[in-house]
Amino acid sequence: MAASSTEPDDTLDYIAARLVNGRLTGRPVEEIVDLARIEKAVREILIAVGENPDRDGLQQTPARVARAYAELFAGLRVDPATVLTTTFEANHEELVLVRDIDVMSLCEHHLLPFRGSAHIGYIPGPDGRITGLSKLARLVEVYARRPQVQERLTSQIADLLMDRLAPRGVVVVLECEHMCMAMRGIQKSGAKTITSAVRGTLQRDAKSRAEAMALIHPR
Ligand SMILES: Nc1nc2c(ncn2[C@@H]2O[C@H](COP(=O)(O)OP(=O)(O)OP(=O)(O)O)[C@@H](O)[C@H]2O)c(=O)[nH]1
Ligand SMILES: [Zn+2]
Repeated sequence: MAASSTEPDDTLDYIAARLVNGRLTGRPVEEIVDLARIEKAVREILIAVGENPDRDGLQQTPARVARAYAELFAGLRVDPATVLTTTFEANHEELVLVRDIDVMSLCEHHLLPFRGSAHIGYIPGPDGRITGLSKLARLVEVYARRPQVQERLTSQIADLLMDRLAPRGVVVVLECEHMCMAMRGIQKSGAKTITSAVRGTLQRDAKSRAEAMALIHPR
């Protein structure tokens, strides 16, 4: 049953967060993006490329694309800091690394997908404060569900972790394939772009950085 709009948790951020987690069922996406405006624009695009938007298979397409964009760009409506509100004392002062987090985003130049993996590591601060492992993956989701460039996506994750968790250091590595390089333009499929953002002690200390990189890419 759909929840009533008077529920206290029925805020824009809450709805967007549920979208980001891929669990939205029967919730109003109208508030995430301007669905009607996207529909109108997609209809225009279909006409402009020489299609007939009124033919059978395409009639619902503008509305479908609008709903898809609500999911793909839901991250624009989520404050990433809300992802890292739960932290724990663990007295762990060494590297914590989550590898191979699935990343799917849209490049802001062509609005075509790029996809690959994120590897996120941090060394907790002197207080040994850690966060839930899933929160690192949630952070990727919030920033990836926006028009992006891979470099910014990488550094935004690193900077937010430094800011909210106050760790000794952070390393974020992303490896992605960009459809704008595969399906069009230069048409080189399989090319991987690797970006990294290294902060704090992991930036200053070559030995710890090498250790983290060896765990990200074990040989
Ligand atoms: N640095 C960076 N570039 C990206 C990313 N995603 C797409 N691009 C690039 O953005 C560039 C846009 O270049 P433009 O010359 O303005 O656009 P274009 O004529 O479509 O470029 P081509 O792809 O070379 O045909 C292209 O070189 C893309 O490969 C990204 O995440 N980071
Ligand atoms: Zn692109």
